[in-house]
Amino acid sequence: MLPLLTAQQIREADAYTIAHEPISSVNLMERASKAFVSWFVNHFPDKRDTISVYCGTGNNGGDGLAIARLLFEHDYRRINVKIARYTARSTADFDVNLQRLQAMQIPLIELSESETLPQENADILIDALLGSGLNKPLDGSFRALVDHLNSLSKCVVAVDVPTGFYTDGEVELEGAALKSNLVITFQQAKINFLLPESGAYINCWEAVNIGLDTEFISSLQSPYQMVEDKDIHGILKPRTRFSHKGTFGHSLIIAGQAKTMGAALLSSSACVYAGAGLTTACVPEAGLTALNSYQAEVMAIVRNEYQLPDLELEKFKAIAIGPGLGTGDDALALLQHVITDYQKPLVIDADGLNLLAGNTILVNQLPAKSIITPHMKEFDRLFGHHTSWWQRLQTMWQKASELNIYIVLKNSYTITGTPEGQLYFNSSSNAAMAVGGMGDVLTGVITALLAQGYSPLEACLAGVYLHGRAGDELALPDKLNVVLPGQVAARVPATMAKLTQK
Ligand SMILES: NC(=O)C1=CN([C@@H]2O[C@H](COP(=O)(O)OP(=O)(O)OC[C@H]3O[C@@H](n4cnc5c(N)ncnc54)[C@H](O)[C@@H]3O)[C@@H](O)[C@H]2O)[C@@H](O)CC1
Ligand SMILES: Nc1ncnc2c1ncn2[C@@H]1O[C@H](COP(=O)(O)OP(=O)(O)O)[C@@H](O)[C@H]1O
Ligand SMILES: [K+]
Repeated sequence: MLPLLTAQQIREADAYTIAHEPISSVNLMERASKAFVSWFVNHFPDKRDTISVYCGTGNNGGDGLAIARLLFEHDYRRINVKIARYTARSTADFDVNLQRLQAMQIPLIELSESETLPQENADILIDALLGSGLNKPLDGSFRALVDHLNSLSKCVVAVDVPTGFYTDGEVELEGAALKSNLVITFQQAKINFLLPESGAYINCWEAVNIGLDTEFISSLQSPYQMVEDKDIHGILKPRTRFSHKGTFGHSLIIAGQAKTMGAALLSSSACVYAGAGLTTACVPEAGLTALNSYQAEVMAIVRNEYQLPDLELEKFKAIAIGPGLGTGDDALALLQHVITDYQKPLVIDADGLNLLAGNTILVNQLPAKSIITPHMKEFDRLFGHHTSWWQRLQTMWQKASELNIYIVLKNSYTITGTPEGQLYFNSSSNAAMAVGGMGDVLTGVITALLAQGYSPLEACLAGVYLHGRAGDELALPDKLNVVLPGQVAARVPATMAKLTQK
């Protein structure tokens, strides 16, 4: 797991590393700048590009000055520096780097508050105006400069953080920030890079290691963690030689209506592919032929709207309810039945969540450690309207603990909130997966993992990662625009194989 830090904690980690490695702060700045430059030269190898480095007078600006010097030494000779001298204050490391830069043949101009902004002819702008030290929304000269640079639509590469962008806490919707094509960020992703509001300012980001003290970072016990490939390697176990279908559990998927049978097919099929020993789907009569022809391995319990089916709940190792189920009285009666009578954690998705919305009594009865898998709209229907993703994180943190459940909030970086107060960000998946039915597949995968005896937390983390990674393996090599949920389900066994090999 990679702990994700707030700006304040990053400052603490910087200070701790400086004191205990030990390393001087100006040398840490040099190391950070070298890490930036190593990445930059690999991705912008054309040394004929003209580059303007915009620097503030804090440490982000200090990085910018060091980066300009290092790029010049790497033979990027068409480089110039513009210092936004909008305050009389500057940091000591900025001053040292300014002196070092002045010894070189790099054109440098200083912009003052009153001056009109200079013409900009460069191909690439490096943004080192403000970084993680942002402490108020941009206004005055910084705002004017950022608005001006945004209007040029140049290729912008931000140092650590785009100027004006908050790394944690609420992102100001009205606020301005310098839109970047790429952010080369120090040590680790900043929390807000992983929330959808960052999409307006950050096209992509890359974290470069600057050697901050990792033991100290772990000791901060951040509730925000990024799940990595190796974590899932640690969770998923290979199948043993004498295992049989009974070893891998029997799961039940309660889903589908005549017009939304696809959801039942996708979730139960994904459950089979993700390794449940047996899978039964509880579907309406109208869906039986479709089920039998789509996935021969799935058994059926047929239900009708007028009476509860005899589900024999206790015989199932894992149960999911909701995909395509509808929100009629019959669906509500089924949901009430499983919530009241099943003693183990349930997986609840889609219409299961829509039925829970507004039904506080039922929500409070959810079996301990159940897993709910809302997308943003389902989340808001359940827990109230939110105006930002940061607010959703806080609600998730509170509700997961209050209800003693796992909340899997689906998105580009799907977040799993736990009753113990952790928020885990997933690192796999891609935009080709943004297509209806993809969430149904995730439900099937998580249910299969529960059936195989993984704990609810393991099922959430491994299920979400596996699902996203299968989508990545299908889409990324050929840069596919779309992958279909059924293809992702069918890919899961191959992805699982990779993640279980040592
Ligand atoms: N030793 C360290 O602490 C290291 C810091 N590094 C760099 O240092 C950056 C942080 O540097 P600083 O803490 O000096 O802060 P910044 O350089 O981000 O900002 C400079 C100063 O601008 C002022 N400011 C904040 N918001 C403003 C606004 N809206 N309008 C006008 N002024 C504003 C603040 O007083 C702030 O201290 C990181 O993003 C990173 O680039 C790296 O060099 C790695 C090592
Ligand atoms: N832009 C994206 N990047 C990465 N993953 C995505 C993206 N869009 C959607 N997904 C994934 O696809 C799934 C969509 O789930 P959901 O919205 O419930 O779909 P449905 O209800 O149609 O089945 C989630 O697992 C989500 O993480
Ligand atoms: K910056």
